[in-house]
Amino acid sequence: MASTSILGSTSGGSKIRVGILGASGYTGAELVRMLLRHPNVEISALTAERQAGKPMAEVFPHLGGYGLPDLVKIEQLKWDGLDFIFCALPHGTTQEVIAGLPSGLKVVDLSADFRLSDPAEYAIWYGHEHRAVDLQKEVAYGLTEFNRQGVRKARVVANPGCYPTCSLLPLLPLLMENQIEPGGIIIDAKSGVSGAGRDAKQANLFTEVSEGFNAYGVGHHRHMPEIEQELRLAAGRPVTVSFTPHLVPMNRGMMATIYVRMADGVTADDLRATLAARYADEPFVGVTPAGVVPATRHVRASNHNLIGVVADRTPRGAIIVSVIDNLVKGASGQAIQNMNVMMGLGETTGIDQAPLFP
Ligand SMILES: NC(=O)C1=CN([C@@H]2O[C@H](COP(=O)(O)OP(=O)(O)OC[C@H]3O[C@@H](n4cnc5c(N)ncnc54)[C@H](OP(=O)(O)O)[C@@H]3O)[C@@H](O)[C@H]2O)C=CC1
Ligand SMILES: CC(=O)N[C@@H](CCC(=O)OP(=O)(O)O)C(=O)O
Repeated sequence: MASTSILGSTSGGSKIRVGILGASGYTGAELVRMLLRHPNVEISALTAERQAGKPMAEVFPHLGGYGLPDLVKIEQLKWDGLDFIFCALPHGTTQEVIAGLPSGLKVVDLSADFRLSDPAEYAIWYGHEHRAVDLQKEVAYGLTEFNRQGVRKARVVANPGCYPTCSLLPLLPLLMENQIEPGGIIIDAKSGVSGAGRDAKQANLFTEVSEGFNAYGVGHHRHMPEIEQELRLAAGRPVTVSFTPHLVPMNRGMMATIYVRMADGVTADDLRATLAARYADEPFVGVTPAGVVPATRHVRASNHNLIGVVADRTPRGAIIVSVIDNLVKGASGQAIQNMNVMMGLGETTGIDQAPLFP
């Protein structure tokens, strides 16, 4: 059915009819914001749990006036009216929902439910047995730049976590080219508070977050095994990382400061050259010139990852600084990038906006 919006008339036509599960959350809202500009997509259904029954304009006033469907419960959806699903639900709730979808529907899952390929490892880090083990076997890990073929063929894609995206994009090419040692990698990461979702939690209150800076999940954050899983595949041997996330009093943005040991005879300039060559044809990953260190404001509201490399004073040491917007390349932007690949569209369609600066 056609509807009128700020962007004009939207009609079914040959557009991909998209449903967003969890549209009352931060990544769901970011999906809506970005998909409103996507020429091949019609936003056909939006779900919520506690906010179900409300219009989007009430839950997110900035998204009012676009003729969006009201928020409904997942159980109210009519699946045959949809071609593609973005699942932006909390991890743990997602696996059964996706396992219950009609078998023809393609899905990008933004949660952590299908990222770890080994269900035993999932159970260790997420505290319960995986509830869709058979489906897990056919899911592709959606770090697009490293798994285009897998994503293209997959029905279900597990979108990587924000910290893994920010860490893996700089590390994978360097490990694959044997330019850094697989041992002793330290990832010191920081996230804006939107990374924790919109749900009300004491730890995310203004009074708890503002005018301060804290580490969390120290020594046991669940993104560690996800990062190690992908590094192990690249290195062809086990890789153990030291990973510490921090919460920074800003809304969006993520930085990983990564300390590596270079292989014999390799310099920081070599690392930069390797990354620049690997990403020369990639629209969303850039390497800053020598002497320029990227900041979160250089990628804000964009699907870009920027990487800087600096020589360290320690023997064979180098420091890599990687930045993304946690809600975009770390979640909704990368999810749309994966949808574009899965649906045979141009990979940058609808997500090629330059960063918002300042
Ligand atoms: N925020 C980020 O930067 C990133 C998040 N992710 C992952 O993406 C997913 C969504 O994150 P985010 O948007 O931040 O989370 P939010 O907490 O902001 O939103 C969660 C959404 O899921 C809905 N929901 C909650 N419980 C249920 C349930 N039992 N059944 C159905 N729907 C439910 C909520 O509805 P309602 O509010 O109406 O109850 C809401 O729409 C999570 O798995 C998260 O880990 C991944 C990368 C980055
Ligand atoms: C600031 C903050 O709390 N961040 C979240 C990561 C969000 C995310 O991307 O992770 P998942 O998709 O794996 O849930 C955390 O540390 O758990």
